Amino acid sequence: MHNKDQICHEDYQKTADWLLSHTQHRPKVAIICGSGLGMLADALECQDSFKYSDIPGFPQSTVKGHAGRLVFGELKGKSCVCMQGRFHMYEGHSLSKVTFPVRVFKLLGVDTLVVTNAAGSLADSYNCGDIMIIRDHINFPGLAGLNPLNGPNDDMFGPRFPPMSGVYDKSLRKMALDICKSMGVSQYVQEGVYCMVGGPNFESIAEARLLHRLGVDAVGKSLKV
Ligand SMILES: O=P(O)(O)O[C@@H]1C[C@H](O)[C@@H](CO)O1
Ligand code: HPA
Repeated sequence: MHNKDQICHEDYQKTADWLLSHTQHRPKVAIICGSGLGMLADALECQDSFKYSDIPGFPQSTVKGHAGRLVFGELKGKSCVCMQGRFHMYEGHSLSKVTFPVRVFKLLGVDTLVVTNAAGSLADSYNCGDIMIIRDHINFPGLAGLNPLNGPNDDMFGPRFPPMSGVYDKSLRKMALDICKSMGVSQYVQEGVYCMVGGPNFESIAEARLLHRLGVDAVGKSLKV
């Protein structure tokens, strides 16, 4: 059965094929630039960029400050693709729309995904402006059954029951920390547990206290995996 929100394999493939026919780049790395990191995409060299509204099948960004552009290019000589703006559940997108680009990236040949977003810190030891590398997450909507993987499983993208232990690759996290050390900015870098909530409202004081007691270090409205 197909409901109106269900996206089938051909839909992802159509978008991937369109992109592959409009750029020579063949990135292995995708970066989702959250609020404040959009300028990273501007720094790519040899750019091919596409407005989301010009890409067949792509959702549209409605958040202020999100350019709504997919940028292919080279960062330090490595081919990558950057989303300048992501999709959030609170914009009214179905979760399969929110995660649509990630599956398209997989079909482009991407095997490493870097996700970033603005979040609120709950950990006592964090300072405003710190960067947190995600070690693990609590997907609150997911725990309540709101999950982009609901519905028929597409085995091409992964198993029906994917494990969530180890989704934040240890070697990539170490690499990020090592680079921060070598840049002399490690005092601003933390590693912790991210919690995704639905929003769009910020958390009440009681909710923030609850999340803190559950071991959440940072909370935001951006879906990770
Ligand atoms: O995914 P981004 O970084 O754009 O998420 C922002 C930060 C909050 O979670 C929400 C509202 O500020 O969008
Ligand atoms: O969801 C959030 N909660 C608190 N602070 C935030 N800053 C960005 N997103 C959030």
